[in-house]
Amino acid sequence: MTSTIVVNTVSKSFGKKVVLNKVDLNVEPGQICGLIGPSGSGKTTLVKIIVGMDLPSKGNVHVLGTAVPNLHLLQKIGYMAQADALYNDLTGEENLAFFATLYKLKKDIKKKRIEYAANLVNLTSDLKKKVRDYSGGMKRRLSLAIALIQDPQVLILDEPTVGIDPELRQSIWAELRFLKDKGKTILITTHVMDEAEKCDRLAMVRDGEIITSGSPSELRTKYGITSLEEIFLKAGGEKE
Ligand SMILES: Nc1ncnc2c1ncn2[C@@H]1O[C@H](COP(=O)(O)OP(=O)(O)OP(=O)(O)O)[C@@H](O)[C@H]1O
Repeated sequence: MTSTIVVNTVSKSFGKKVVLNKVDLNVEPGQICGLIGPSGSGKTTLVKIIVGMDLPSKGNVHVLGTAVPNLHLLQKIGYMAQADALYNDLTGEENLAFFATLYKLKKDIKKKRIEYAANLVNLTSDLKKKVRDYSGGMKRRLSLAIALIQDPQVLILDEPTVGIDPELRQSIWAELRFLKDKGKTILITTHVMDEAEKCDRLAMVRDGEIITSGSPSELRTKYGITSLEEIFLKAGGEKE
């Protein structure tokens, strides 16, 4: 089986600062993989390199068997960045339509995908409002809807549920599991341990390195601890 995402000994430095150090990561088709780690550990940098928005200093990345960066791949990857990249002067619906057009969706499919994505993030009744009048959480939700608009095979979501209330967070996770069951591959970054619990596989990141990885239950067996937070601390301690 070919992995959907293959990160091969990727290192990244900004000037003298080493932000990623020889990172290897494979994400299999139909898997939800969580990148978990504290602020500044390198998660966003890794995700940007996987999407092709940034280049590694060393190493390489393949997504769906294609070397990154590649323009055609972008059609197959839904990416939700940490900072919202939205058009404030357009309505939510116009933002969704803009991205649907970029992905060259046909008119009838475009309409259906806008309805689906807006409904998923509970923005249907706010679609006619200008984004400048959206709250922070609404902007996050719209960004998530945009990441899903072209029905991509791979979803890469950088802290998608920050600022989203618990109820909607639950329904977003239910949908991510549904998408996974349909064979989509999902890479998600999070600080939140109860979200880590919902991933099939976790890669714990600290100081630019993956300190341990495995399914939540594999990690529990390996470290003999129930709490993922404590496993993180123990794995980090063993590294030193
Ligand atoms: N363009 C850049 N130039 C210089 N340093 C950078 C740049 N981008 C990121 N860094 C540094 O790289 C380190 C890792 O940042 P990154 O955003 O990848 O962490 P993160 O784990 O995603 O954190 P958070 O959870 O807060 O988003 C940080 O120390 C950050 O300051």
